[in-house]
Amino acid sequence: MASSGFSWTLPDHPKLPKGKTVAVVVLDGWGEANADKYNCIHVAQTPVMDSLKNGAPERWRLVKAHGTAVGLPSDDDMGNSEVGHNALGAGRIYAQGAKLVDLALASGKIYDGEGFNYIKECFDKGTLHLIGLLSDGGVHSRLDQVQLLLKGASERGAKRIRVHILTDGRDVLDGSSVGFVETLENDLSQLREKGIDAQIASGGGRMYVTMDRYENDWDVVKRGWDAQVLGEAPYKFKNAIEAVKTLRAETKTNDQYLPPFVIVDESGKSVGPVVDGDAVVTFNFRADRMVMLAKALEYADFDKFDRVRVPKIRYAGMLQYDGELKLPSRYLVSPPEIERTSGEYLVKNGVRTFACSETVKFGHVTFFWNGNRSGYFDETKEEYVEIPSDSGITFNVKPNMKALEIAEKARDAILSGKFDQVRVNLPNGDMVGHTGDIEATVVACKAADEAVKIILDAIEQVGGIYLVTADHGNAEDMVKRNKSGQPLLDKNGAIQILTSHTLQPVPVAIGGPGLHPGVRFRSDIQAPGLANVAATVMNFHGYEAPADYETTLIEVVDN
Ligand SMILES: O=C(O)[C@@H](CO)OP(=O)(O)O
Ligand SMILES: [Mn+2]
Ligand SMILES: [Mn+2]
Repeated sequence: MASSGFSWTLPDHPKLPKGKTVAVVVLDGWGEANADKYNCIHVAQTPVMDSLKNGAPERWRLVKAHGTAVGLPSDDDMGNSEVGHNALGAGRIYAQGAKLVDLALASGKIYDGEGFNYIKECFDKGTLHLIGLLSDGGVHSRLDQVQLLLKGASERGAKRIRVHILTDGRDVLDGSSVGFVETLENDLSQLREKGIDAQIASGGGRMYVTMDRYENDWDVVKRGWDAQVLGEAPYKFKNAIEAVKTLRAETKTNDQYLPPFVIVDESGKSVGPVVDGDAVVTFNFRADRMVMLAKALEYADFDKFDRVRVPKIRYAGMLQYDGELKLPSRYLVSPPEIERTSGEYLVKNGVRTFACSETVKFGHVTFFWNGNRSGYFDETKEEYVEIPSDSGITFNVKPNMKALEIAEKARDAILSGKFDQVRVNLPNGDMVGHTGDIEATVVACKAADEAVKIILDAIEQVGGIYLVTADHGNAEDMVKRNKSGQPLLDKNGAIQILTSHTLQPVPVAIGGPGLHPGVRFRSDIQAPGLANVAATVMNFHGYEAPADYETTLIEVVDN
């Protein structure tokens, strides 16, 4: 910060000492909900997390993890990892990508910016390609934003538009892809009536095509590249509605895993490969699952897969996805400027930090935690360990994932005495919850609970402090419900499995032998959320949080 008088030095906490080892455990997708058979956390044996609950109200409480409490447009928006970890790490609530794009579209500012003017240069002679997740989930993208962008771009000169869709089924119900494609087709046909050559050109399921993250499996991105850029895919259809319906029925895959397809014309030729002189926009606002494609589209030097043909294009992201890498260099909307995160403050005050997860969540406790910034603040004081995730499987097949390995790494880091903060993300509840497999999710919750035990035992041994929390709900509710909370049935009388996150609050549990006996949760904070955690953790390290941070959850009473 340039303002005069700014200092990275944190004030000492008046009562809490420095030098304690603090474990910060984030259970991904672990919310609090009524106990019934669709609450996998309740069904699973989770003795450790259950015992922490006994600390309520002084050492266990709930905080908000969705909606405006984490910077999303409304309280109807479920939480997600990006906004959750941003809030946990930054200690403040930032208007997040979803909201910033809404504002830019509503004001029309999106069309005045550098990014739009850059791609607009291609409208005369080239094609505008839009690539992204097609749903109203609001986690990575939103269909209504795509609709507005299509309208806005066509009004501003785009004459030929191709949309490359990724079907969802993870943030929305499985099978809902058909309806989203119908809505989009309807808009495109209206554009065609106005003389604009607008079509869907390719597609595929988000988890199988394009939207990998943290470089877990480049084949996913390659499958997308082949369909979107080269116009090649194992399946060819005349239209996208038929494509999605047929592939769901015939390949027995769900929306998340649809194989890649291209739309072809009468002569069997793909209708929309990306060629020299075209413009490309990736319309997801969320970063993690667009970074890999952004690299493939933007980098001249690229060796992750054979791109075969690298068209000379003008590319812009909906947002800039990585502030440190400045990737992509052109974007339509500026991302939230998340600065002065707790990680940076603590490192600058000498707190040695260890962070660990497996690949699929590794960036959550590093990149998202640090305000969408990759890399270390100070290599001499930080160590980030990534445990390779299994790739090419759905995680209901191996619901234990790498929970044990993550916990053992954390345990070793705690016992080594080399670190003051040991931070992990345990992915199980979330990653397995997204598969919609209830039995496997129960196993996943148990595995996460066992991992927590290993970490808390290590904290016990070194006389440290723990804070266990979650980034949003998922595994605690696996069924779509009506307004009064009853499971919704489809026309065949079957329950509708909920693969998405939820609106539920998440627990925060604190304790450990190093925690001052007078520490307890305050009862005077109105509806605290994840952003209140950062100041709390700073307190455990013996510091007070900066004045503009959301307030700490704790107080220290003299006993
Ligand atoms: O898998 C993901 O990309 C999202 C859901 O869309 O989950 P999370 O926010 O937990 O990473
Ligand atoms: Mn998450
Ligand atoms: Mn998730």
